[in-house]
Amino acid sequence: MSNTNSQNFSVGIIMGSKSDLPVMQDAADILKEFGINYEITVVSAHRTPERMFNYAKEAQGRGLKVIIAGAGGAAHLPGMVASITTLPVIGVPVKSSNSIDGWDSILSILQMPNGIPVATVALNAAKNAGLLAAQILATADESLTIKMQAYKDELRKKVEETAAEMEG
Ligand SMILES: Nc1c(C(=O)O)ncn1[C@@H]1O[C@H](COP(=O)(O)O)[C@@H](O)[C@H]1O
Repeated sequence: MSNTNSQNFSVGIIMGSKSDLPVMQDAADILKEFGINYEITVVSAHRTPERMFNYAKEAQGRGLKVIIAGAGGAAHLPGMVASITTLPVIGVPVKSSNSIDGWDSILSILQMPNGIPVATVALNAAKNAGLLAAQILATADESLTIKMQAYKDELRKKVEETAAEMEG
């Protein structure tokens, strides 16, 4: 996992454990596809509370614009990070090995109290978290908006081609 401080990153991808990486890698991959700089590392509210606090406190000052936080089980990481920073936090519920079918993680991330929102994506949907982060960045970046439109056009074309094939 890379976490170089010498470079300027727009998106911070964090996860509660390295065991979440197979899921969270999808966020990194889609950001890479859009040419967006990201950092990726492990931060746990439960196991490394001070590291979590420092990460959230320093994120904006280090130039991050969006944080993607994934965790499984009692997934307090996204909400706790959101409580400390004013950056938008996108939460990825991860279906970890001992989870209650992922519902524990989904509800922990989704059911935030008023005032501290976490933009929660579907279970294991780190790719969508990456896309949402890209869309947030695109609001202030015209070239990224153009890339985002091209991505959507491509999705639409694929469905239209499939529909045409099915219809004969
Ligand atoms: N939910 C959290 C937090 C947290 O929210 O701070 N820290 C670790 N975890 C989660 O515990 C699960 C099992 O972790 P291990 O595989 O390391 O035992 C992972 O899905 C992780 O995100």
